[in-house]
Amino acid sequence: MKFSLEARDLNFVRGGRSVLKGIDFHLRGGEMVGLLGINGAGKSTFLRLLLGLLRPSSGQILLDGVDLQDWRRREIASRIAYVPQAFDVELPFTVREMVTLGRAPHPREGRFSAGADRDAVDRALTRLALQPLADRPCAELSGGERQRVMLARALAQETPALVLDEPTNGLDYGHQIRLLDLLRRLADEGRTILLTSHHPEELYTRADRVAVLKEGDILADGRPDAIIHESVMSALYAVPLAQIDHGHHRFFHSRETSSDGYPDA
Ligand SMILES: Nc1ncnc2c1ncn2[C@@H]1O[C@H](COP(=O)(O)OP(=O)(O)OP(=O)(O)O)[C@@H](O)[C@H]1O
Repeated sequence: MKFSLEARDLNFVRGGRSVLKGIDFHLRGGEMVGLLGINGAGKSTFLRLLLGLLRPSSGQILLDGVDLQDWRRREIASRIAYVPQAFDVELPFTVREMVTLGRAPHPREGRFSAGADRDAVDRALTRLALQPLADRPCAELSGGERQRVMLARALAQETPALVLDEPTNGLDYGHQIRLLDLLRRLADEGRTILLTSHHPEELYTRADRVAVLKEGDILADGRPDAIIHESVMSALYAVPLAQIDHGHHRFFHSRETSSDGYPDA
């Protein structure tokens, strides 16, 4: 699916502090890109800028080659689905109704839940194993179940691109693996995926590219085996890490065994 999202010399200042400094980044159609960075690095801010939910202080964002500011909100939503970090607003909807909201950007005749909308919602519910919960009120779901509902809503949007902020957060281990494999499959089918993560290992086997956000800029951007490497990860997280390669996987462990890793008080 044709898609392109590009940041050019992107700067963002908040509360007098420069959060993002001159970012150049290009997300191309059909690739799955992981974004790593420590807490507070600016990952969520960067995603919100890419979605047009925040305005850059300077610089440009181009969606399919056209400045994002020239796109209407609904048009952006028909190109990019967004799954924000932890969504805990108490909305009085059932799971099916919540997922159906993903159809909102699509022009239709008549009301929600007609034909194509209903099929898209059913497909999304099935892909996230939510059919058994379809008629339950969202307010009564666990944190991980809600996260899956938000993912299903984004899938039902049937956009060429998905932008996800720590999508595996709060999911049990089985759902983490199923979700990441699903994202990989979607990329193989031609969708474009950008996700933030605090788990380099989960990106190593699945992402086509990994970018590292540090001190407001993209510190590194490249193939997973070059970026998810003990030298880059030790510098990024400021802990001495050793890597273990096993089959197609790569794992990390701390080189220090006796310290809790925080400076002494
Ligand atoms: N509403 C706000 N007002 C002022 N500063 C903010 C606001 N939200 C975030 N920040 C600051 O902007 C910086 C970037 O925050 P952001 O949430 O983008 O980081 P992040 O990389 O997504 O972090 P995490 O991994 O913890 O989710 C942080 O220093 C944060 O304190």
